[in-house]
Amino acid sequence: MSDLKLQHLEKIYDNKVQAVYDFDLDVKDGELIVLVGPSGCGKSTTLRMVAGLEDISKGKLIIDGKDVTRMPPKDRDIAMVFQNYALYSHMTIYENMAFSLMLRKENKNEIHQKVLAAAEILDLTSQLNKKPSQLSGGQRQRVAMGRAIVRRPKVFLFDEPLSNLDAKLRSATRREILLLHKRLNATMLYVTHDQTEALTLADRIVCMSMGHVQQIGTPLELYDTPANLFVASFIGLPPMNLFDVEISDGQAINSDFAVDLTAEEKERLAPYEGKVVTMGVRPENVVERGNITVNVFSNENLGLNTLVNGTTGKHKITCKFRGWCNYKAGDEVKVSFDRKHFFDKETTKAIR
Ligand SMILES: Nc1ncnc2c1ncn2[C@@H]1O[C@H](COP(=O)(O)OP(=O)(O)OP(=O)(O)O)[C@@H](O)[C@H]1O
Repeated sequence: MSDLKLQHLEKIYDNKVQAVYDFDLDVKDGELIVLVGPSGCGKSTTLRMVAGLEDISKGKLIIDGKDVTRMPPKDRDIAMVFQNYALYSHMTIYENMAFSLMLRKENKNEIHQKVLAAAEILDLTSQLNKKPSQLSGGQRQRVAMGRAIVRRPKVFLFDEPLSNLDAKLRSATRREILLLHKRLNATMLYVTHDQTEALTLADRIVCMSMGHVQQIGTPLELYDTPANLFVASFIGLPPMNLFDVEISDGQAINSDFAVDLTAEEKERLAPYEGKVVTMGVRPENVVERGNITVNVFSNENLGLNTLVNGTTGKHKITCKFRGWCNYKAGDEVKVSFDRKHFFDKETTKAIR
């Protein structure tokens, strides 16, 4: 267990592509940090810099108070779990898990104990004599985690470990990773492009776009108080509805509706009087009563909720209503918004 400091890390590849800008983060001992963002945002590059698989162009990496910026991967005391498992097909599960310890020439008896302990944690005890090809995708992913656990590293790194699993197995394995994290109390950095994984796993999320950190915070902070339009649109599913509105006399107005601002919103938006801002409303904050007319074009029952897609005049809107609804294309439903977010149109930053 240990703490990890990424101090102003930057990555400029040989072809002059700058993949990461000023990544600054203190990971606490035992914390699970999820780096999330769309493809190409620089999350894998950041993880690979921590692993030592990419050189760090600028900045410092500190593990347990020690500067490891220029240290080779093997000396960093870090274990990485990849999305393609990277298991040795000719070895048994036991051998796969024992391999790195054998390379380190550890005592055979100790290796045996460590492998058995990891197999127990991961429910792999009965699989130890099998080859990887005889295991399911989920079990192979657990072996990959087992290989990391036996090394008892200071930091665990996960690079999209669930992306090769089907949806059901993905959520089961996600729960296993959470349990594992609690059980080992290990410091973990986890990369994914999937916002659901980030929200459900992380102690804190780092949301990235185009090499820049957009926001660092707890899942609730990113969901409830997104720092800018990018985070607001990326976190939350279905994504937030966005409307251009003019702030005028205590209301947010566009060609299709006028919504009253709360006293707090009026005060916060006072500097924007007469100006156009972006208003964000999460589908779950659209409620089934009010004076805004939605013309329905689809109704999707999810069990606990219903997704209703439609238009308000020329604006598209997605609503997530509680319970089971039976709207049909062409129906009208009256709605209002019980929570709104506002963003500056120029800077895209949240108006706080
Ligand atoms: N070896 C490389 N040489 C040059 N450019 C690279 C290299 N690896 C990545 N890049 C570029 O750096 C940027 C960030 O890539 P990176 O793989 O870190 O993003 P990512 O968020 O992890 O995306 P993905 O989820 O698709 O892997 C991209 O523009 C990518 O094209």
